[in-house]
Amino acid sequence: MSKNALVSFKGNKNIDTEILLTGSKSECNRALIISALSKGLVKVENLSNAADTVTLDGILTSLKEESELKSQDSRLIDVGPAGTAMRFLSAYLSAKNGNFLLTGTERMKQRPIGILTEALKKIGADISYAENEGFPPLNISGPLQQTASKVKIKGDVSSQYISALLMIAPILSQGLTLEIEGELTSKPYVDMTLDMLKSVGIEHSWTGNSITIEPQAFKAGTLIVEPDWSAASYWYSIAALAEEAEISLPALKEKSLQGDSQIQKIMKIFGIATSKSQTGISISNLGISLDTVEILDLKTCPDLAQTIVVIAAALGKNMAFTGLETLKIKETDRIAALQNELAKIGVTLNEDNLVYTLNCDNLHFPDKISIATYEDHRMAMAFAPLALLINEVEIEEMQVVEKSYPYFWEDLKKAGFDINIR
Ligand SMILES: O=C(O)C1=C[C@@H](OP(=O)(O)O)[C@@H](O)[C@H](O)C1
Ligand SMILES: C=C(OP(=O)(O)O)C(=O)O
Repeated sequence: MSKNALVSFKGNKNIDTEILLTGSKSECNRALIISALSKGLVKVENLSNAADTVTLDGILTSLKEESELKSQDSRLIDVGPAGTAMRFLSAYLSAKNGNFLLTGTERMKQRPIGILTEALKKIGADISYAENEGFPPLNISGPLQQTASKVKIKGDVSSQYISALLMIAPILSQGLTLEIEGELTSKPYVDMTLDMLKSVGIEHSWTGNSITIEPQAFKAGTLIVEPDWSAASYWYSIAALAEEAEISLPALKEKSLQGDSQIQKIMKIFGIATSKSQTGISISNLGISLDTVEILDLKTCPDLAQTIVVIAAALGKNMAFTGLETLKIKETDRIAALQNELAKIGVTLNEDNLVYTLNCDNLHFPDKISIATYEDHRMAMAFAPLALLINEVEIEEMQVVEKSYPYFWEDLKKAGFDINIR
């Protein structure tokens, strides 16, 4: 049975807290695949408790155990709502010995994967669609016999397809060259993949739009996962909507593999300063804007979009955003979800020629509000901080946060929010 969280904040809106964030699910899910490809030579430390990571870890562990049993039957693998697990496993299982049916939630079956599947087929994978052309579930029979080492791939739909291919590249007999067509979306995630591979001995070259990885052996080592900057973004939001805020986020690094660390710069627009502390970073609300931007491009950090759009709306800033094209194919159509829920505080988000503009002229805060979350963790976490401005914010299906930040509600309580469960 799903439950709703009734979120409120009594008394002065002053936040003074320290929050230890869980590990980045993006780093974890790469580390797990790399460790499996290295056959255990590469170890992983500080694994996240994000459901997407727990799921992938469980799948890889059971595959390791089963390979010892040498099962020939098709093995059903269910990634649930985890996009990275679906994309990374499509490539990983293609290279592995065995027959697999790779599936996920109903929403996962609507998230496109054809670009990755076709690239895998081109290099020799035996992979087909079990239901609808271009979408999960997938039938995969490995190991692939490599037929090509160069493949063209569209870069503007999801960077996860590219990361998935780059991670298996070193174990392919001929290596791999990816020629990226169109503008590369979510580029920092490709950089993260290449940086993590490099730290365990895998070299690459990236010239123009071509990335090449030759066949190479993994070096023994340990990948230590950093706390999650996407999760940190909700604390920036809380700081921005509070009257006063001093929030300490230990172990977080200013310079990070995670592109979402750019929240540090973006939040200057809303008066939030970031400083390095002895243990990590510290954020505070200075009450005055430190930067002005009228159009913000979020192509390199799509997971920050909901957080930033909701903050701007709540602060009544008629800002515009670009780079939001991929939001429609994530956990839900995040544009439609934002439009529906922002309407509840009188704000519209309108698109014209791929520019999305907020109109906050009718912004108002009702006494109570109920936010639908559309099976999307980021809808819950982006809207919950509105409890600093609205007497009671009901977040429907509160368990959605598990996907990336399972202790979100406990952390809100620690910071002084009241959370009642209905
Ligand atoms: O590679 C990754 O870990 C991710 C890449 C991004 O997806 P797209 O490349 O599809 O934008 C991001 O939205 C997702 O949450 C995690
Ligand atoms: C888009 C996301 O995840 P994924 O694509 O891995 O499901 C996300 O965490 O916001």
